[in-house]
This record gives sequence, C-alpha cells and structure tokens, in this order.
Amino acid sequence: MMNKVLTLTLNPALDKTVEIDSLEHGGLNRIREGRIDAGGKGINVAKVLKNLAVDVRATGIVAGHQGRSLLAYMNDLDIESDFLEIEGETRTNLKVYDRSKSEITEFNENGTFVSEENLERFDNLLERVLNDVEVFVLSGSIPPGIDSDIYKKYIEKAKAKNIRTILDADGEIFRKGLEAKPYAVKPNIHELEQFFGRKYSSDKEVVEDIKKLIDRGVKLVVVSMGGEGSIIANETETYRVRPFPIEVKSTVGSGDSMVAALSYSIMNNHGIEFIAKWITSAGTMTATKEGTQVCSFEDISKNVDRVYLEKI
Ligand SMILES: Nc1ncnc2c1ncn2[C@@H]1O[C@H](COP(=O)(O)OP(=O)(O)OP(=O)(O)O)[C@@H](O)[C@H]1O
Ligand SMILES: O=P(O)(O)OC[C@@]1(O)O[C@H](CO)[C@@H](O)[C@@H]1O
Repeated sequence: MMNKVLTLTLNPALDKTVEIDSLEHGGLNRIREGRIDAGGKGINVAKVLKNLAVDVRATGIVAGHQGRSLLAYMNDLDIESDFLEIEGETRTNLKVYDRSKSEITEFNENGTFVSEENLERFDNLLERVLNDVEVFVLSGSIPPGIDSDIYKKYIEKAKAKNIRTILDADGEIFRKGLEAKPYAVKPNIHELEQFFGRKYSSDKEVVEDIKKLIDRGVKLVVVSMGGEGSIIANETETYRVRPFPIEVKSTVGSGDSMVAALSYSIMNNHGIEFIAKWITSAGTMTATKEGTQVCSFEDISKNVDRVYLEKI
C-alpha cells in the first residue's frame, strides 16, 4: 500500500443503470438488463484508487436504508469508508442506456437534506480523517442544506495541513472552491464554458481560459472533453491529449477515473506527460465498462502508450 488519499462525497448515490432497446418518450420502456453500483464522484475515485493499490479512504454523508446499502457495497469492494450516517435517504441516480443509439441519459436526484447540526457533526468527522492524508479529492454536487462555499472551506482546512487538493465540481461550488486555490482542478468542457460564460470554437480559446485558472493559483488544470480527450496544463507546459478508439459502454465515472489517476500521479510526483497518459487511459478504459464500473490497474497500464499527446 502506498500513501493516503481521502475522497469526499457529500452527495453519494446508488447508481441504477438500466438498458432499453430504444427510448420511447411518453411510452412504455421495457428494461432488458440492469445493475446497481455504489456511486457519487468521490466514491468512484476511491474505487479506481483501490484498484491502483493506493491507501485510500472515502468519506462523506449517507442517509437511511439506502445509505446503509451503499456502505455495504463499499464494504464488498473493500474500500475503507468513514461516512456520517444521518436520517433521510441517500439518493438513487438513474442511468438509462439506449442500445439503439449506444447513448446514456442520466437522471440524478437532489439528495437528502443535511441539517446544520449534522453538518457540524460531519465537520468534526472530517477534522479527524484529514490526518495523515497526502491528497484530498473534493468532487460532485452537494446535497440540499449545505452552502456552496463548503469546498472552499474544506480546501482551506486541508491546505493548512499541507495536503494537496483536487477539485471536481461545477457551478457556484466550483467558483467558490477556486477562491481557495486548489492544487488541481478537472472541469469538463461544459463546466469550463459555464464558468467563463462563453462557448468555445477552438482549442486556443480553451487554453486561454485554462491560463486564467493557472493565474488564479491552480497548479494543474485538466479540461476533459468526452470522446475528444482533454487539454492538460501546468504553469509551463500544455498538452492536447486524445484517447484511443474504444467501444463505449458507459461513460459514467470516466471523469472520476481521470481524477483518480491524477491523484495517483500527483502523489508520486510524476511529470505532466505521464499524468496526461495515465488520466486518459483511465478515463477511456472506464468508458468501456457497463454501469458505474471502473478501470483496473492493468486496463490503464496496458493502454497508456496508445494515448496520443501533442504539445501545444
Ligand atoms: N466516447 C468516448 N470515447 C473515448 N474516450 C472517452 C469517451 N468519453 C469519455 N472518454 C474518456 O473519459 C474522459 C473523461 O470524459 P468526460 O469529459 O465525459 O468526463 P466527465 O464529464 O467528467 O464525466 P463524468 O462526470 O460522467 O465522470 C475523456 O477525457 C476521455 O479520455
Ligand atoms: O449529481 P452529481 O454529484 O454531480 O453526480 C453524481 C454522479 O452522476 O456522478 C458519478 C459519475 O461521475 C455517478 O456515480 C453519480 O451518479
């Protein structure tokens, strides 16, 4: 086992993936196959890190019967977990795979309400589990009741302990989180467009905005672009990265697999070229798995050299 990563999932989910022949809007859709996986972005990051033999712990908030069921899934995956259990119900997120189009449509619930008192209890739990951590991953949406500056507060807390942080969130929580200058961020292209309030028509425009994030104090930026790959940059170098061809099964968790490989690379002080290859191999191989299943160490290492890198 190597070092320690802590992943935060304040709004976890049971991901229910169903397969149908062809989506009939307003009609009856017969489900051909289905599966349930432990989900939520930080939990997916922890699943990949476990496969990379990293000493990882998952934390967050779970609720009710569904929450206990989620913890049982985590236990089956042998992932060390330290979640606050509260009243209410952990959400179910429905992912519908349309076989005719090989396309996934996602329906994500809001999540269960977290009271001020429960958040205070979670703050205390976090204070305890943030010890001996090298990298802290904060990702995904936040449930009702929690303010949008939560990631900002937690990044500041982690930085005071010299822990490197990775932020993967969107909207207001990303905007506020950025004020605390996380070590790395991984928005997808739509989240970056939303943040800067523009539509990109070239890589050059994306790179301009990535530079703005670096000027704000972020050390490493990855902008993922689905099947188009990603752009990765630090203060001195920028790469356009393209994945290898695959048969896509479910891209759910692909971004999280990138974040996991990013944590692994940062922890081991790898250079930007290694990082670009590893995160892309991880994200791409996860897209070949059904439901919210993730890539293995072998999946990643066997395919890293198929990733195409271009320095820009
Ligand atoms: N259709 C695809 N073909 C090949 N690789 C893909 C495809 N979709 C995703 N990937 C791989 O996964 C990475 C992350 O994808 P994406 O940009 O969709 O992340 P995301 O929006 O954060 O995903 P999520 O939030 O569902 O985890 C891409 O950079 C790419 O390497
Ligand atoms: O609603 P959020 O928190 O933005 O995203 C939650 C989610 O869609 O993200 C993961 C994939 O990245 C899934 O496991 C999960 O259902």
